[in-house]
Amino acid sequence: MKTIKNIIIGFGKGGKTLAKFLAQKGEEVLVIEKSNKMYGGTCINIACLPSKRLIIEASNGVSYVDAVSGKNEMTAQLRNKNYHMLADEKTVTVLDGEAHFIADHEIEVVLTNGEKEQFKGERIFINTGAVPVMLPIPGLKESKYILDSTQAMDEKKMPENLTIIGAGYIGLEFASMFAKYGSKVTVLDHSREFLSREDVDISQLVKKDLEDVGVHFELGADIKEIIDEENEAKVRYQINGQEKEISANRILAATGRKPNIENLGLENTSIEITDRGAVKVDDFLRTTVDKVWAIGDVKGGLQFTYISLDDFRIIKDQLFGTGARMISDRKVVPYSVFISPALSQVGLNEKQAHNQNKEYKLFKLPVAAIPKAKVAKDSRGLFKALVDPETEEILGATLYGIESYELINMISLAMKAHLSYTVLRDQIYTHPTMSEAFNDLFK
Ligand SMILES: Cc1cc2nc3c(=O)[nH]c(=O)nc-3n(C[C@H](O)[C@H](O)[C@H](O)COP(=O)(O)OP(=O)(O)OC[C@H]3O[C@@H](n4cnc5c(N)ncnc54)[C@H](O)[C@@H]3O)c2cc1C
Ligand SMILES: NC(=O)c1ccc[n+]([C@@H]2O[C@H](COP(=O)([O-])OP(=O)(O)OC[C@H]3O[C@@H](n4cnc5c(N)ncnc54)[C@H](O)[C@@H]3O)[C@@H](O)[C@H]2O)c1
Repeated sequence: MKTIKNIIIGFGKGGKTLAKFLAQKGEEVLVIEKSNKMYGGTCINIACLPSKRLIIEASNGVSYVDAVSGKNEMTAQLRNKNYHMLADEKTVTVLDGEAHFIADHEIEVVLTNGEKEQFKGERIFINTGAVPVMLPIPGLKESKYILDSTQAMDEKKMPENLTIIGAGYIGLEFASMFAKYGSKVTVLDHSREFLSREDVDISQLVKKDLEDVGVHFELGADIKEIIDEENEAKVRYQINGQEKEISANRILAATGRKPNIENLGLENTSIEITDRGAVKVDDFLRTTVDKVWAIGDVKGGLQFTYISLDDFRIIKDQLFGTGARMISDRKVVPYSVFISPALSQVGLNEKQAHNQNKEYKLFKLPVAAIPKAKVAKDSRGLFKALVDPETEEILGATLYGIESYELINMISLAMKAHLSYTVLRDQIYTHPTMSEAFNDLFK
């Protein structure tokens, strides 16, 4: 059995960045990827980038079919670039096959041609991502009308009548997008409260804006059954004890993604898993086996590409730096939901501040008051920020409005640098831009 210095299982964000870095240090790396359609990982092939391309094209008035074809060209280019980024390195081998552990530091790879190869890894990094949760609703798995997010971005025809199960990130982004392409969209969620983490003024605005573009919500829905018929499926559900039914020619299952540990052979090792089915890691991403780490979605917790990238920074610091960097350093992690307009958040909102009995000064600005929003002909939304009355530091912000996915990073930086909110208030910004809204938001 050949011994390799570094084995990375899965071509994910953190893993590929680590592979490149190790190669630049002259180290031997074996990257194993089970699908030649996934070089570069989930984000560039089937998630962030293709979905955002389709979202932007919907706003540009491009048809769904043309947008899918342009998206496929983009992902093919990115895949090729990602493959060569690693495969062209002298010390890196990219192996096409599915890896599983046969012992703590030994893995077997089932190659695409069915042959098997075994390797011993001095260091092993698990970066196998996450897979969609398919709920045990009778008829769901069997239904020929069911799509996951990957399939929903590859349909040959725009779904005329789309039912989405789940009003989370994927559910809302796809609802907003498909409504723009012209689909009739209904979203079912078992939670009674829409966007329950957000402040009510924000969640109500978001819901109304989605309803205004034709998205229909059924909240508090207990889905009982999916029944396939000749040209459509019937989704049977209950709300407040009342039986309901909806027909759809496509159903998108968007009820979360779970760490991808299936078929990884962890039972052949001392690598432990958490109650929630993730690879168990400590604050330094170390699994319960020495010199085996887990990176990205497979380790549980927040599922974002930028978290997987930050996981790389933790590993890099351990291998070549001080070793001080850890997960618990991440105090300020922003997120954006790419609906139209975008919803972005960082730190505390009012709801969370109340729950923590935290005192705060509230700043609010309707997006309609921002000149750039008028210029861009989209004045929907509301900006909110919470400030610590004693330290003047920003405790958090919720920005619902166009370009908020850019603005939130500025707030995040100010929080991380412990700046007073007055710095953002008194900054000279270019005009007309959305960022100049901070002059007024923090007044
Ligand atoms: C539709 C959608 C939209 C999203 N949008 C965003 C967004 O806008 N912004 C954002 O930050 N995040 C977004 N996410 C989340 C983001 O895509 C993930 O958090 C991120 O891609 C996880 O990366 P990773 O490093 O964990 O691994 P991944 O990129 O998931 O890579 C795992 C790789 O491992 C391979 N693999 C799995 N098992 C094996 C095995 N046994 N052997 C060999 N190879 C294996 C897989 O084929 C895959 O290529 C989105 C997700 C989805 C589904
Ligand atoms: N913009 C982004 O950063 C972005 C975009 C898309 C996805 N993602 C990542 O992908 C992950 C997965 O996204 P997701 O939308 O699948 O998960 P999610 O956790 O965001 O949302 C799942 C939704 O499904 C609902 N649900 C669960 N069980 C249900 C049931 N039995 N019946 C009806 N509804 C039910 C939940 O109430 C929730 O609203 C996210 O956690 C996110 O980290 C990020």
